Amino acid sequence: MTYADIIVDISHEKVDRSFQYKVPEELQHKLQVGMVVTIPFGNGNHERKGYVIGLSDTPAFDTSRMKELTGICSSEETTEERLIALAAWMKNQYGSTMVQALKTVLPVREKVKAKEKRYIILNVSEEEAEKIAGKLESGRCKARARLVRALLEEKKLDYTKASKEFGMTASVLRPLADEGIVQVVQDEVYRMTVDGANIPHEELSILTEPQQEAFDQIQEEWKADPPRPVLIHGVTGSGKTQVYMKLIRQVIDEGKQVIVLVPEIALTYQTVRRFYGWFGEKVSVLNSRLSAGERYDQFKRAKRGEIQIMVGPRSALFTPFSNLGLIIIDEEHEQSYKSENSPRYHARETALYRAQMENARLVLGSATPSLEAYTKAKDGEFRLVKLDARFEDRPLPKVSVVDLREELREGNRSVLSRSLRKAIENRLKCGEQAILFLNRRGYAGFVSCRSCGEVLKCPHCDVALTEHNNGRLVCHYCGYEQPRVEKCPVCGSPYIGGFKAGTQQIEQVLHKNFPKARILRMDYDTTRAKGSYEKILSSFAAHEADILVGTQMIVKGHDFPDVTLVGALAADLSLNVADYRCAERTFQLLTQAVGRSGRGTKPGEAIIQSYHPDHYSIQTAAAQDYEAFYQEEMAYRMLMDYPPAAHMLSVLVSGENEELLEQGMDYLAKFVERIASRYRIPVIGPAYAAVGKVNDIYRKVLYLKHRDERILQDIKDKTEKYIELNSGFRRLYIQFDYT
Ligand SMILES: Nc1ncnc2c1ncn2[C@@H]1O[C@H](COP(=O)(O)OP(=O)(O)OP(=O)(O)O)[C@@H](O)[C@H]1O
Ligand SMILES: [Zn+2]
Ligand SMILES: [Zn+2]
Repeated sequence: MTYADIIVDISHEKVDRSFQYKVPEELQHKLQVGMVVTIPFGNGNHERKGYVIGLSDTPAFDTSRMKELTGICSSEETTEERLIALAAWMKNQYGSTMVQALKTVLPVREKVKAKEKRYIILNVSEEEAEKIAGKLESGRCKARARLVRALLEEKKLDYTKASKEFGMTASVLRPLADEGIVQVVQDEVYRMTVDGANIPHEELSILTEPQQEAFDQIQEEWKADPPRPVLIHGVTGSGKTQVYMKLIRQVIDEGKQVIVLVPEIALTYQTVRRFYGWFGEKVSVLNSRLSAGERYDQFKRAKRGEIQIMVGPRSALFTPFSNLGLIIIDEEHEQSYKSENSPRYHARETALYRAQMENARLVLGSATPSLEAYTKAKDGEFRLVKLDARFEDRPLPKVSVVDLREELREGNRSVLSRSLRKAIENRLKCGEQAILFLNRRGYAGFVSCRSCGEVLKCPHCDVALTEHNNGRLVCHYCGYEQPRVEKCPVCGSPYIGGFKAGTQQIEQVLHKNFPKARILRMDYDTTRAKGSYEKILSSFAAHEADILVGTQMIVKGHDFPDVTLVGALAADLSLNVADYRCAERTFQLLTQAVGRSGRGTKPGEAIIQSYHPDHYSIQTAAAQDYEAFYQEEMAYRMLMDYPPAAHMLSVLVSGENEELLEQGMDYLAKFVERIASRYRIPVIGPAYAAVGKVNDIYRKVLYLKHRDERILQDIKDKTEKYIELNSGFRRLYIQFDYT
């Protein structure tokens, strides 16, 4: 016997309310997840339509009281059915509940529109916040200190989550808010409203010869049956955007619809404007700051056929177009395409599945492709299309690498190396612009030597150890721990500790060195107010400043023709993150940063300051040689069985009660080990997770790596079932991550 879980109204807030029905004998072979069926509903047994969200062989309750569904509704698939099937795939692939998957995929109407999300943010600089947290701790204001610490970690805390997860109360928040240390905001920091009607129409540019060639190759691929996904590997400034636009035009002329995914940070006014300029009212733009209600409205417009192009981050992938022709993923290597919430889906993989299901085409583009995509391109699973030169054959910037250890030996303690200082001076003289980029990704926690650059690493895993509040150094991959060190194990220097220099400090140094220079700073602190992000970018574009200093947010996709110098300060900080992808991230960040230089008619230069000038990610980024980087990095992944050489499954368990968590994790680890041992796969951990040093929420994690995807999927499925059937896990939060 088969039983079907059915929801009656998918546009309702409460999609989690499902009802189980018996499936009549004659429908058992036809019925699939996603299908619309007719059911008798309620006391009057009125016939209603419902969506099948799950099928099983075991009844959830007494079958004598269970009704039977009456029929399958449509023979023709609807958009909803396909999206529900997509949700089912995501649930299986990534491990989550069906409700979580459905809520990710479907535009669920919010009941009360005013129920906007509230967030808590810091209102003081990080340096100050550090001091305040210290003071609060010594003054025994533990709860307040905890909140400040959490903000230092997360930047932006969901109000409800903060109350729920670590018991933040109004009496903890209020004094901090009154003193101006924190601030409560409605989430609309980046929200932009573009009135499409006021933007003048623009013609698409004529493609250059290499761009046309790339376009033709894609056309050729699209004639194949079925066409493979296309990866455009085009160097920075080669004009990938122009190629996308021509493809979009072609597909909408065929009467089909297009989804364009871009990283959130690239959704600037300029990008949005260009899309409206080219395609006018056919476009709608989503961003993650829209309320659920606003997103719902945009999806409704798409469903009604009022728009043909949806531009947006990750979630735009679920736009309910009825005749989807093309999905484009720009900057496909970006981390933001991976969801942090269950189901922890990757937009690239999910787009691939949706495209296959709906006979749509998929185009990925990047100057620094992800190892995943490039490997598929090499294997012939994707079609590789190259753009090897910049627009009009403009040269790529000339790059030099400065050894920071050498600078220190020569007595230069400044954050600016001598050659970078000279280069800035030159630019100021010529009236050209410079970008200084502080690579701070993941700087928190790891421990490095100021004299020689040595970073303390796990002896077993080749990832940096992270300093915990209790002073112990911990490996997040295997659980290895050791006490803090007083001296550098390599050079004996006592100057060993966490890295502190921030963008603000760099701005001050610049003011001191170049009193006449006009400087803009773009980082978390200066972009908090609504519209400030745009203001800084447009001011710099209008050449109202000479130097732009900032964090990663300044290196993504921007096109400033007058910039002829890019300086990467402390280029290798991201090499020390406790993550096997840190070399890839470093290479990508640096190559993208370097790529902002010399995009106009004047040739550009870039200077990379590093403690590891010989590291392959620095060397290959300096040479802007993707292929060389790929070879080195892939060899490492093969050696260590990291993705994409193998697949990786992690199980993250978190909870407020450490004892309970440890207990639960013990049971879980034993179970997973038992299953995994059948396949002779070792289980790594349990170890403390890299994320979440929020004091009262403990998080532990288990890892498994294997080359056969089916085996990991089997372990995941069995573990999910085990968790579901054991009520002991109900007080813990369990999340799967599959790569
Ligand atoms: N065919 C063209 N006609 C006119 N201008 C072009 C053409 N192709 C590229 N350009 C100009 O060259 C610059 C770089 O192009 P674009 O921003 O599309 O490059 P990209 O490949 O997306 O670069 P990145 O990966 O660095 O973001 C832009 O200023 C763009 O306007
Ligand atoms: Zn040292
Ligand atoms: Zn380790």
